[in-house]
Amino acid sequence: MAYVLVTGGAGYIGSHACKALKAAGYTPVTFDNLVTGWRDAVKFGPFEQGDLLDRVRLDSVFAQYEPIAVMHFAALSLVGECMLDPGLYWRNNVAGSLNLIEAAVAAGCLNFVFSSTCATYGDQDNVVLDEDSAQMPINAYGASKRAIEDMLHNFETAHGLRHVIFRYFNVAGADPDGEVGEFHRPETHLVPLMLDAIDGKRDALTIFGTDYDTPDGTCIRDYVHVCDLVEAHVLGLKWLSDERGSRVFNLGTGTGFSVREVVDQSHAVTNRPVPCHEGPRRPGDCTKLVSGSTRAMAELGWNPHRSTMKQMITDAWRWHQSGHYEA
Ligand SMILES: NC(=O)c1ccc[n+]([C@@H]2O[C@H](COP(=O)([O-])OP(=O)(O)OC[C@H]3O[C@@H](n4cnc5c(N)ncnc54)[C@H](O)[C@@H]3O)[C@@H](O)[C@H]2O)c1
Ligand SMILES: O=c1ccn([C@@H]2O[C@H](COP(=O)(O)OP(=O)(O)O[C@H]3O[C@H](CO)[C@@H](O)[C@H](O)[C@H]3O)[C@@H](O)[C@H]2O)c(=O)[nH]1
Repeated sequence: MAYVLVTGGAGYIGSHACKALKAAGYTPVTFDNLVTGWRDAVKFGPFEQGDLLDRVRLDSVFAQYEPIAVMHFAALSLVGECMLDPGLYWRNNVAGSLNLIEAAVAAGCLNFVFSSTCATYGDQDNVVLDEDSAQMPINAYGASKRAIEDMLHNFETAHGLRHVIFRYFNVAGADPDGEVGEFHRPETHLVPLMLDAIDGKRDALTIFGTDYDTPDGTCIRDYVHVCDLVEAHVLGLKWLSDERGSRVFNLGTGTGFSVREVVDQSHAVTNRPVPCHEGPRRPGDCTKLVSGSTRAMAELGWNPHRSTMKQMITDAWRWHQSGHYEA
């Protein structure tokens, strides 16, 4: 059996990745400490509860399954939290990843797929962001991800660790079958907060800033459907098994949506009013973050066909209305 060790497999993106891996013929082994993940989201393969900081536990899981690859989603990723407690992010994300990478190398598991973020590019408003853009993170979360990218390069040089790094833009949507979905506690992301406001589970959405230098004054982001995102990871595994070398890919569609456009589309999809009011800018938000790269499409053959705003909101709304979801 071809096992893939999926750290963070009980989380939002990792649980969707497990479903995609199973569909592609792999057996995903979730390694997760449930700090922000959910036991119920582990549905597609074995669950091994454990912490990245526990090297002994990692070694025993590598020995038990002998995975052919690692997909590393486990991380803390709240920008507000990392501003208050950067040490938490350096310890959990960077020290945790070092343990994982050393355990993988020790076990001879030399194929590694890593979740990075466009937050590593930092505050480069209105710049075309491709994989060669300078990485200038403005917070400990982005800095922790850049450090892990550097670590992967060093371990390739020393130990032959082949890796694919994916820098995600904004991830949204849910499994169209409703088996898994987005379930962050606390929730900070635009789409689920807006759907909560629409069905009365939370107060009105606050639009963070209406005086940006954009056509309607609100921030612009590049949204990618979680199912398209995890398909890229399956293609990344194939890329590594075909021995095409280590590579970095942006995962975004290249199309930007303003906050107001997302609100309008949500109204259209749900046919309900979106309770919202205008508030001040949120510290740390960039004006516009849109991928300027087609590398994943050209080289991996990635086709993000679900990543229309209408489809992402339709799938997220279905998940919101399912019995699984409680705000
Ligand atoms: N959601 C987004 O829009 C987005 C954008 C860019 C990058 N990312 C990255 O994608 C990855 C997954 O994000 P998500 O939205 O699914 O987050 P999530 O919080 O839903 O999932 C993260 C999972 O990692 C687990 N985890 C955290 N620290 C751990 C540790 N020390 N040991 C074991 N398990 C641990 C958590 O319990 C959780 O299940 C993260 O690395 C994140 O930085 C997400
Ligand atoms: O209540 C809200 C929440 C968000 N927004 C706006 O909506 C946009 C998207 O915000 P959010 O969903 O919080 O995502 P980002 O802050 O863009 O960050 C996400 O996308 C990054 C990559 O771009 C990842 O690194 C982060 O982990 C992930 O949270 C931004 O302009 C926010 O200002 C609001 O107006 N009101």
